[in-house]
Amino acid sequence: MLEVKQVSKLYENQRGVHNIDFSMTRGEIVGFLGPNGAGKTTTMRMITGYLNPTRGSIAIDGLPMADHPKKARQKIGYLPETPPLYPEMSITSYLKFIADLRDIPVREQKTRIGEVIERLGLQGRERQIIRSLSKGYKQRIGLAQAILHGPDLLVLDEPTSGLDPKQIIEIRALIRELGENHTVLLSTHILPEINALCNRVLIIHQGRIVLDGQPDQLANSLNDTFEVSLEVKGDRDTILTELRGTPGVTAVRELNDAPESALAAGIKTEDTAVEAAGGAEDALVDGLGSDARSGDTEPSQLAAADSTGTVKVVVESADRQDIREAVFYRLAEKRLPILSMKKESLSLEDIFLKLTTDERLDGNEAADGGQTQAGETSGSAESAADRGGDSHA
Ligand SMILES: Nc1ncnc2c1ncn2[C@@H]1O[C@H](COP(=O)(O)OP(=O)(O)OP(=O)(O)O)[C@@H](O)[C@H]1O
Repeated sequence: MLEVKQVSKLYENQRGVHNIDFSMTRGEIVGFLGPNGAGKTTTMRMITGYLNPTRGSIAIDGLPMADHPKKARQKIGYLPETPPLYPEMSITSYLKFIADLRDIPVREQKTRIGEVIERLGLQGRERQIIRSLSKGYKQRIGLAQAILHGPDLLVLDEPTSGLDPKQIIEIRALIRELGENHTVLLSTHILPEINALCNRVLIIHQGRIVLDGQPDQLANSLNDTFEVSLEVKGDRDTILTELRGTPGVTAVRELNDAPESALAAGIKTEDTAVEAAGGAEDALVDGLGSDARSGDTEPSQLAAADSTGTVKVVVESADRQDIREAVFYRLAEKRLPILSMKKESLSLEDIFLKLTTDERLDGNEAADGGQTQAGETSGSAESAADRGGDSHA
């Protein structure tokens, strides 16, 4: 459906994106995730034909965008970050205007506009002036103009940005519905959006794709260790000694009951996940940026077994070796009952922070011609695009 091959965009002397390479098959809903200035909008504007790549090629359904921009764009519906609306128009007159722009035959326009209005829940407001509508409704009109010509691929740039929580839920539900018969690429920097909508995620950082995979499989690709959290009943020292002596175990960390400690150790257990909201991000950044996951916890940080005689620990192995059975038999042999055992994995938040706070990338960029740091020139973005005259619009 979409082939993006080795695409780079250089803005004057500054890199927008570098060697972006991915494809999408029909029916996928792909989340394009990245911090501000990572290159999401640049990539989407190239895919939709509004910006020419400096290098590389883009094809929609086998049609190269560079050779057949008009035909290729017929297959794409685009909702830019700011929907291209005319506030003085009514919904119907605006959609009629878009239908003309999209060369939809006049005899089909009424039916198509009616279908789209119904699909996006705009019935009863057809004659309302766009200016008088809420942001959520404006976003629906933005989606309506994107699907009016019946495209296969929808490209949505931060479709829920600036909406209130109720509107976010409504727009997500609409996107989910549209995903039933469209292929969708949507950019966001909101992590829950990926879990709520997408079956695949691309993470972009400093103009490069740093990860591509299914949200629930990403943890494995980033983490060589296998971690299991346990609650075991019995004498603390004996438990720790037995676990350290279990074949395959490379580290044992005792968990403090306080949520901050678990987070600082980079681990989110079921117990701590809910309470982790306040200050959790900072703790996660600290935890992921340090050696906290390597199992180097100081003895002084360790908590004693609680008053009921149970110990909570995280046990690690290398090379993703599954140590659950070995741990089970070892503790059973020593008559140390396991009250709970859970395989830990990195959350999408962990993965995102790990990838987008990776110092090594900055070094690569510097060696590779020096990319300007994200956000530094965002104020000049539009004017530079205009000056560059790249747009096919
Ligand atoms: N027209 C432009 N001229 C010069 N530099 C630009 C232009 N557009 C974007 N950039 C730069 O290219 C890089 C990628 O920007 P882009 O807008 O694509 O990122 P983004 O991931 O969409 O960010 P955001 O989430 O803030 O919208 C940034 O460093 C930005 O400053």
